[in-house]
Amino acid sequence: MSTALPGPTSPPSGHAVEAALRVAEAGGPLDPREAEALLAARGLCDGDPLDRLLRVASAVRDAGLAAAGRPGVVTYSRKVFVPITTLCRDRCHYCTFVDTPLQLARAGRTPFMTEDEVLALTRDGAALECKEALFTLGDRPEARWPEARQWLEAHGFASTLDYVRHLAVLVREETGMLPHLNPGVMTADELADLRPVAASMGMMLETTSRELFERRGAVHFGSPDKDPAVRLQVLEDAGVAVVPFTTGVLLGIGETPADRIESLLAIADVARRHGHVREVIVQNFRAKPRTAMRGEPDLALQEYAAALAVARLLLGPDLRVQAPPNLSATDDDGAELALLLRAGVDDWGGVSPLTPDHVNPERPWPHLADLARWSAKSGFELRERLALQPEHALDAQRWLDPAVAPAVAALAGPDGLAVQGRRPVGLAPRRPAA
Ligand SMILES: O=c1nc2n(C[C@H](O)[C@H](O)[C@H](O)CO)c3cc(O)ccc3cc-2c(=O)[nH]1
Ligand SMILES: C[C@H]1O[C@@H](n2cnc3c(N)ncnc32)[C@H](O)[C@@H]1O
Ligand code: MET
Ligand code: SF4
Repeated sequence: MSTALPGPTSPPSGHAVEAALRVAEAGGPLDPREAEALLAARGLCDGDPLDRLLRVASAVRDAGLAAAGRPGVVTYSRKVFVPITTLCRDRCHYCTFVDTPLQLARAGRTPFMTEDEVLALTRDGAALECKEALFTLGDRPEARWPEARQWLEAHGFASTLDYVRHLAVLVREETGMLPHLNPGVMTADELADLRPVAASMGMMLETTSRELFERRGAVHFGSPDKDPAVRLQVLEDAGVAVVPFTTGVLLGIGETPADRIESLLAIADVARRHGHVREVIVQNFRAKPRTAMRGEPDLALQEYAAALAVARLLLGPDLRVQAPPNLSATDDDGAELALLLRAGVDDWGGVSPLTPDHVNPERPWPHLADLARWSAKSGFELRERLALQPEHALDAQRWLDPAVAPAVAALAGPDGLAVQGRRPVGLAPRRPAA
């Protein structure tokens, strides 16, 4: 028989999209099938399915910002990117961040940034009013590379995370900047050890797809830290440890629409139970740079907008949905960013006036003046936030260790956002006792 029934990979029918849109427009909760149908919404003309979806997503976002006391505000964090090591035990196929010890040696680089390098970089950042030090690095390189083990041992550190801890203390004490730690998988013990030295931490869930981890040749095959069960456990442990936490999904790495929904629902669930996740990154991976296009945004962009809008609906009004502004085209005077705002985005994440995005080095940051202007064109005021969301900053008793709370308080305004223009300062040098 040749009558093919719609399989799990068939695109949803126009009817399914329409039915799901009606549920969304009525403010009803979406079941996973309906959410998946909405991922296929397309068309940006008035009344087209995607246009209708974006309207609902905008309304949910607007209600959340109003409830948070900052209607019409889109935030960013002024940061310095500190790539402590590009050695990693994993082999994610999309990653251009990693190096091998041989590549490092040929480039005359050490396996880890030295204390002096980290301090020079963060001092420059502090002088430019950057308030976040983003520590992003390869996962547990000592488990794979003798060069990493030897360097750590020679410098007196038990592990990469032990060195991260040391550097986070140094940076906070010397510059007053707030560490955000993004070192990959952490155990419950490691989370507890690192909590007193960080304003916040993060780790992208990426995807819940087991297939992408287990199938030979798939993007996460051979990357033990990308086992979805392990990553879900980190999100859970971070909640139990009361750590302000950033996570998110990476789109376009071979996951199915159903995987996208499952991943977003897993994040929504852990965030609801613990309250530690208040910002969710929806990051678009595109293997090939899009051909430059004027006018009508192309389908890949519409697919991304639909995913952002569905993320907004599944995560609800109280979480910030973050899209990195450097991963969209900005040659068209911010038209793509305007579309992301229509899709329910309310946070641009970290933006640096000093360092490149080492994960996406070919994508420069927009100038902050441009980002502010483009946001304003969509009716949004761009405001600087700290490395953690205002709700966490304002409830320091619960969310911050006493060792790091004063550094946050020194940079936060009464609304929990950053005091714009304030320069972080380190601790005064200790005076000898009289
Ligand atoms: O510049 C970047 N910042 C990244 N950030 C940092 C982000 O830009 C902000 O610093 C945080 O949102 C601060 O709250 C991440 C943070 C995480 O916790 C998890 C993943 C990322 C990913 C990136 C990234 O690819 N590039
Ligand atoms: C720091 C985070 O950046 C994301 N990441 C890693 N490589 C890429 C890439 N080429 N493009 C976009 N995002 C990427 C992953 O989600 C990782 O967890
Ligand atoms: C450069 S990737 C970001 C940190 C970590 N290696 C991870 O993949 O989660
Ligand atoms: S774990 Fe992070 S650094 Fe390592 S290969 Fe994967 S994305 Fe790159």
